Amino acid sequence: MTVDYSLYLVTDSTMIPESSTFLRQVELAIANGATIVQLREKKLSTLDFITRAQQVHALTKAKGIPLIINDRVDVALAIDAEGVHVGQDDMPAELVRRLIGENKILGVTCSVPEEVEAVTASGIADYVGLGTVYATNTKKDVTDPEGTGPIGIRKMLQVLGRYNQSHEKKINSVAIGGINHTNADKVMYECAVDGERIDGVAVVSCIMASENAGKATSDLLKIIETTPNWASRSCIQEADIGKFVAQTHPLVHHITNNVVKNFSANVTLALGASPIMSELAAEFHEFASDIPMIALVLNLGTPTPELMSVFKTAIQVYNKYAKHIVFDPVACGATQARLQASKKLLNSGHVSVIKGNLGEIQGIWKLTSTYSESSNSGSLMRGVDSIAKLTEEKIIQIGKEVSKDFKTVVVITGKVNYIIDGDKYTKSEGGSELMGLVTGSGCSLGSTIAAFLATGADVYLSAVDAVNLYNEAGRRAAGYSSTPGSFMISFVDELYKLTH
Ligand SMILES: Nc1ncnc2c1ncn2[C@@H]1O[C@H](COP(=O)(O)OP(=O)(O)OP(=O)(O)O)[C@@H](O)[C@H]1O
Ligand SMILES: Cc1ncsc1CCO
Repeated sequence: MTVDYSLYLVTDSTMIPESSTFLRQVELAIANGATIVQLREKKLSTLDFITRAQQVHALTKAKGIPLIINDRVDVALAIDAEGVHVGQDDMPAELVRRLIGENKILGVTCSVPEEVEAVTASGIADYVGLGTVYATNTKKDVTDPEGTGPIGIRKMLQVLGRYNQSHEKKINSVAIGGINHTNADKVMYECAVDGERIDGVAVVSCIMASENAGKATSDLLKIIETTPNWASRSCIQEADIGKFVAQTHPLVHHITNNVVKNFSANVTLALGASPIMSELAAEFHEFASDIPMIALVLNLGTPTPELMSVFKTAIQVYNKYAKHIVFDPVACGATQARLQASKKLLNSGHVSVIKGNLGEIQGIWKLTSTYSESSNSGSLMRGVDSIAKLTEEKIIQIGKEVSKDFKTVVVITGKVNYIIDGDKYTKSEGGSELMGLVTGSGCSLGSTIAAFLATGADVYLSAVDAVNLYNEAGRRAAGYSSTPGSFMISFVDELYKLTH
């Protein structure tokens, strides 16, 4: 039997709306596109479980889709179900396989790469359920209460991909945990690494608890086939994006650190764009939905617990309206707390550009599916300053891996800048050593990139042009101002002259 894992329904009899019944919900889901069903009952007696399994099996057989029984090998055998699914605390997969034979489907839940390693070492499972992606009420006994996020799923897919590339019979995968209509497209898109992607999503409450389970299922089927709006946007073609910024005055919304707010606002104005510094989550919807030319700078420079929640809302709102975000993970190579904060934010949505100095990008690299502890290359940062020392080849490799994993353009700043988009990259000379003596010169490069992106131009071209323009201003300013204070003023002047 060829199994279609794309819309995997896991049942739950504890959340059925009053207007329906358990069987009716399952029937509607099957009739409207569920491609595989897992019966998961944690409280039923053996007799009731078998009766229910027979009823559901009649429905799945009529549609020609497989029924998988959660945990209970005896129930699966008793009703001749198509397969069994086990978690890490259930009967070991090897024993299950011995009991159910070669022809049944065997699925195993994995939450960390080591568990996927174990499944691939034995090669006896047909699929793995990867999760929990996002925190959910339907499963609380999980390794990571906040969920693995797409970052954690990608780390597991990396292991699975290595197995699948060298074996004829592949092990399939579905992501599970907190997946619903609001995020299924994103999960399908983001849970992918080079050569390996999830085969489907497993859902529970968004169908089982729905007042209209049939529509919930058919809608979800459409959503998982959709590319998220921020990944499929079209671009304007502009020969000189800098000049276009000065003509069109896009808005750059900053949620940035307390040190650089004033400087970043002045840089943005010098370019001809408009800055607004706002941490008021209540107004983000109006910004992102009403203003056509807007982009967000999200800068981790002076984080607080309150600001983390504001950042998260901002990412979700800007993603919803497909508006660009430039993420600056300030000092994330310096402390674990900042790295974990970056992880949380990158798991909560998509950013178009990640911009940082080498220490910061090396920090983010530690979150990717490709990073392994053995490739660690020493200390990265002193406070907000990078002290990472790597060969150019290694810098570019790190940038490419971050870019591919997060599907973003990566900008690595320093004496030389690298703008990287997947396998392509541009190297761009820095402006002046004096830029290292102006606090926030990196942060305000983020503002410049955001101003360029807000025009609607291509992300990679915007980043390349913004970096080139910014450093050209630095070179020109250093031509007549040789100390940091006057240089800072001259630099803002030169940004103005280059764009007006
Ligand atoms: N030694 C240098 N020579 C030339 N240009 C430089 C030098 N150092 C930094 N720059 C330029 O300054 C800008 C900011 O880069 P940098 O790597 O200093 O950012 P950063 O560390 O994030 O700064 P901050 O934290 O102060 O915002 C870039 O355009 C970069 O090319
Ligand atoms: C100095 C400093 N500290 C936190 S953010 C910041 C500005 C430069 O990144």
